[in-house]
Amino acid sequence: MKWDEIDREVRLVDTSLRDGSHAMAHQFTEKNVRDTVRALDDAGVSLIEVSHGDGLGGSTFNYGFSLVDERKLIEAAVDEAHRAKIAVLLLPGLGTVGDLRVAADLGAGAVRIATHCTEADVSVQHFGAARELGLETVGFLMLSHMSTPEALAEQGRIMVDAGCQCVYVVDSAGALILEEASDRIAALVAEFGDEAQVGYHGHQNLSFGVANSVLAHRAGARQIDGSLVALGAGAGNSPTEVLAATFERLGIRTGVDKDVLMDAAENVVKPYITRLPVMDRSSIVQGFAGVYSSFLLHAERAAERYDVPAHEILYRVGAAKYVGGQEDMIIDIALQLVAERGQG
Ligand SMILES: CC[C@H](O)CC(=O)C(=O)O
Ligand SMILES: [Mn+2]
Repeated sequence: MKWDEIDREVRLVDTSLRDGSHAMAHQFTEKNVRDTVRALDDAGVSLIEVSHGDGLGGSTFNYGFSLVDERKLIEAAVDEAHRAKIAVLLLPGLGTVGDLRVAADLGAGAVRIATHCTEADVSVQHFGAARELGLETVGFLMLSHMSTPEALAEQGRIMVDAGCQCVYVVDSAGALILEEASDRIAALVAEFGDEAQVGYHGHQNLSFGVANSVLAHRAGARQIDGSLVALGAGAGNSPTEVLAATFERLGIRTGVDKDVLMDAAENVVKPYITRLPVMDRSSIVQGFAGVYSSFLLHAERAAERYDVPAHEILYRVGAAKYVGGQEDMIIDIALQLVAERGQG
């Protein structure tokens, strides 16, 4: 039976090997990838995302260099996955159509194209190219808390018209609380009808990842992201193993085996995690102030280098409403804090 024909009411998508790249400071080894993909594949997860945390081409000075070239990691993931499809992430401008072609040649079967929630138009040519390459297409509207449900639906429409098959409400900051998430999902579902699916990607900064995912499903989301052991940016993503157990308790079919996932979390992923995602002061501030989760390690490094508190940096990043790509402004804010201390 093909995965697309599986009897399920919601599809769990695992992003441990992409969003988790932020938490691992992009230091995944080929063995980490092979072991994790094998375990997720055994558990019945049908879509597994593998890329640098910031997507194809993300290994740079600004975002952080990967230990292993992501092309090698994608190739290894494709080799291990017997049933699952491997997805890659692409941020237009950082990743290119050329990168997408390379990923497709390596065997990736899906691409998730991510833009800031008000900038969907920059994804149009990438969706077109992806469909020509025969890839499954997903759109990510990042930092969705910064937009209204209606405005998000308009942006999602741009993606769908360009060839996107599922648009995600991406709570990059872990800032959405309950109906704030499900109202956004409902607006997209109403806009697309049967034309495209809607997905939800949560972060745990305020601890709402799983609860929001349940409400998202009730509002019509049919794809939900998670990471094993929550391995992801900020306080991490909704843990895939908890999503599987929760949906099973609610009698909602996912087609995945929660016990195999729990085993993978305990025995495959937890042993290699260098820094467990936690709801500590900095990540809670990210959720509260609406800060991109992947800024956490950048803020911690700036805090150490300039001897200023990371959470103070993050409060200011939130107030300034910085978005993905503005990582360098974290240094600027740390320097402002140092200057203000000098004046005090
Ligand atoms: C840099 C891409 C980003 O990490 C995508 C994502 O997972 C999010 O915005 O939460
Ligand atoms: Mn994320």
